[in-house]
Amino acid sequence: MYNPVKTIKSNTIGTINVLGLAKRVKARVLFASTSEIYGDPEEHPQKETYWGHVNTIGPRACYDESKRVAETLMYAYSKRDHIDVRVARIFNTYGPRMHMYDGRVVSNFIVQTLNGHPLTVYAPGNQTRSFMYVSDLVSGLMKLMNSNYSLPCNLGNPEEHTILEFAQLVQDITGVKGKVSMKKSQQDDPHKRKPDITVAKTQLGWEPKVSLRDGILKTTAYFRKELGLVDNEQEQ
Ligand SMILES: O=c1ccn([C@@H]2O[C@H](COP(=O)(O)OP(=O)(O)O[C@H]3OC[C@@H](O)[C@H](O)[C@H]3O)[C@@H](O)[C@H]2O)c(=O)[nH]1
Repeated sequence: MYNPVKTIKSNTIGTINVLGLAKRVKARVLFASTSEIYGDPEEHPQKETYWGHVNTIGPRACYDESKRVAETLMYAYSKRDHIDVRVARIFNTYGPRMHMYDGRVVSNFIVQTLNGHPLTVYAPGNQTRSFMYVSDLVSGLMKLMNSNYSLPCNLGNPEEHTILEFAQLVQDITGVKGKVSMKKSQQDDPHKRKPDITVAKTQLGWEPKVSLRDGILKTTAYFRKELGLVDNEQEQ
């Protein structure tokens, strides 16, 4: 995390400010929570009823714990001040307009591939993630906001891949063959992650529609443009 204290302040003080405003204007509040609240999960796939497994003093704690307390704030205000709340637990999401250098695996692998650089895989490489395309997330958030469901709801794509598989997939989809450079493992990196989306399916009638292949193709096209790898003729 670039600035752990600012991360904690935004998630806690920011949430308190929004809830205070919502109380005054009687607004419904949507909180963008995260799969990170499950930490390095011991239950797989993760259901909303799972309480999580987070190291309170590790390098990810500023994010995980402040998102957890923000969820607590949502339900405390809801109970005390009758604020109407919605809590989406968002799993790894990607798509056009994500920041090229935000350090996440999807942007890193695509940009590294397009630049002809080795793909940096953090050891061991068999850790898993489940990637959701941004338009699926948007439709899920809209359905949640328009529903009567006020408990936490997972939004994610249950298609799960190891990071090494994902590196291969990016190369297959982009048609650019690169090398993998194995880097040291990251402390407290969750070993596996996959959402159980039964609640979203039954309560919202929602499930993801965009395949990983189509999503990565669209995201790659975006990054090609951003990197100036598309000439004007191709663009038209
Ligand atoms: O260059 C890289 C980047 C990442 N990785 C690995 O790829 C996996 C995914 O890493 P990312 O940084 O993209 O995403 P993470 O799953 O760690 O966290 C993410 O998930 C939930 C959201 O709420 C967070 O905002 C987001 O950062 C990790 O195992 C990481 O170690 C690499 O192997 N190489």
